[in-house]
Amino acid sequence: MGSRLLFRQARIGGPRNGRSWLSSFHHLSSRSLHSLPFATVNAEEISGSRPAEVENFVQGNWTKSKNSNEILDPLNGEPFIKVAEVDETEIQPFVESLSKCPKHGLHNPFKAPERYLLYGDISAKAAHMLAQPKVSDFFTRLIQRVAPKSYQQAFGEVYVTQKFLENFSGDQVRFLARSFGVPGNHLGQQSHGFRWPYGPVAIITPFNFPLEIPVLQLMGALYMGNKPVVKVDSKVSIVMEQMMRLLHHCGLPVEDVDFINSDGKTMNRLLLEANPRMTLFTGSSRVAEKLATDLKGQIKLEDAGFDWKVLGPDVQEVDYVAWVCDQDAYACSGQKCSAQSILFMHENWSKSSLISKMRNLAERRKLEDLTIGPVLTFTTGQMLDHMSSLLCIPGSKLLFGGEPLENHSIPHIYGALKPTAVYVPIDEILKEENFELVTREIFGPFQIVTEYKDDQLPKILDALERMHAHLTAAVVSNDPLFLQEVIGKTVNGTTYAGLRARTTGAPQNHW
Ligand SMILES: NC(=O)c1ccc[n+]([C@@H]2O[C@H](COP(=O)([O-])OP(=O)(O)OC[C@H]3O[C@@H](n4cnc5c(N)ncnc54)[C@H](O)[C@@H]3O)[C@@H](O)[C@H]2O)c1
Repeated sequence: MGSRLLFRQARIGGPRNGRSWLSSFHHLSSRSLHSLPFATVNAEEISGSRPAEVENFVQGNWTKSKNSNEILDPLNGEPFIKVAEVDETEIQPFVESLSKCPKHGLHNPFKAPERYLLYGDISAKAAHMLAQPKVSDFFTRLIQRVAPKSYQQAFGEVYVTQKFLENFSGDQVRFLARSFGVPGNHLGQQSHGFRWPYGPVAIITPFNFPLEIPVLQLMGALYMGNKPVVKVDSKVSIVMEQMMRLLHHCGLPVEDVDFINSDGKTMNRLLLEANPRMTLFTGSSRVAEKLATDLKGQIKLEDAGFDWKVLGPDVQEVDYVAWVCDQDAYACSGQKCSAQSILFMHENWSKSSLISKMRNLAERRKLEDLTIGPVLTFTTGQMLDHMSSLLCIPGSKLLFGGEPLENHSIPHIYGALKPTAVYVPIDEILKEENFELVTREIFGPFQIVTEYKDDQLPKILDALERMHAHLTAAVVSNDPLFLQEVIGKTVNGTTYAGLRARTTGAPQNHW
């Protein structure tokens, strides 16, 4: 009810009567600062004895389901969150809700254009709220509870999300829908291009960035007039569930978004029945490839990354480069799609103190502050088995790590491994029988390290050509000829170049 009311206020008071809207905005936000009226959980208090519940949102209402999935606290194994997961017999309300949205969307440049301004207002208010220390701390801690990472890493997600919303405040949503016009051949003829929505759409997101990925993707879809159904991995969906409540509080019309919790199979079924005109999927390549076939190409994919870093011949700032390598490979326990998976170092670097500095930095990571923590999609055994297979390759050796974390109560379904680096000789990596094994993405604190000499650069380029999960990469050098050679002969989603190059830490301006 509160959200509906606020939406009406926003509409009535909106652009024409900005002052009254603003005063109700300040009234509500100052109230929210003390008690977080949108929130239904307290991040610190969720526990086995006081489990939190996560609901679904469809056709304007919060709903439960027949079954719930009990999520284990990744730090102690207690069942601490009950997620109301919809099964295949319960998807009909979601199918109906999506089908209510026409192909031309909820708004477009010719229909309900005032909604561009409405979304500018919603973004302004949500950005304002997320900037409040109490609210940002709430989301940071909630992220830490379900996807354990350091406070700084979790806060980074909240900060980027807040900046994104700030960027799309005021008139910026309407400018996003800017059209173009081109003069034609004769009098009266012109062509115009317009940003058009898809209409009914789906957004599916993984566990590792519980706030940033779904919010940025959701808001982008809404700005342009789409009606999304959002599904976040159940292990972490509590974060987005609370964010949905915040957005409703900030005036998000309740009919505009549905929020579903389910397993992958049920979601797959929903997509086939509801037939959204576009699905945005972020997650593993395995699921991405299945959905691309099932949905006959009506899908955009953000999938796995086997992310590489090449250190050029010019050795400089070893401390800094070691620190960036440590952050790239092991921040968030290596569970970023952009995490450094393989490091190719010129022999000049192996003569430096780089590896010993990387080892020292890795050894500083500890469970107490979550600078290393549970791995949610690989068990300890799976990661150790992978390491053993790599160590069977002639000439390979363990550089550091390679042991389970100690003194913890992380449940067995999750992984707990010390930050690990395995050296494999470049000639062995290139062998047909080893290549696939060495270039497998391990979504945890795990990297491969190798070395090359000047005349072996073509072999590195060959290895980079043969990989297939091209997401991020870094070429660490200040030698313009070296940079040109590597960048010009590789493909990536994002390539960072220069001495400060890194694979992770995508700055806000990427979006
Ligand atoms: N490219 C990027 O921007 C990016 C960002 C983050 C993570 N990732 C990748 O995500 C992976 C890790 O995430 P994950 O293990 O949670 O991935 P995942 O593919 O197992 O799950 C992703 C989401 O898809 C859902 N899902 C699973 N099967 C489905 C199906 N058949 N139909 C519809 N939905 C289904 C899951 O419930 C989850 O919400 C890594 O490979 C990582 O590189 C990529």
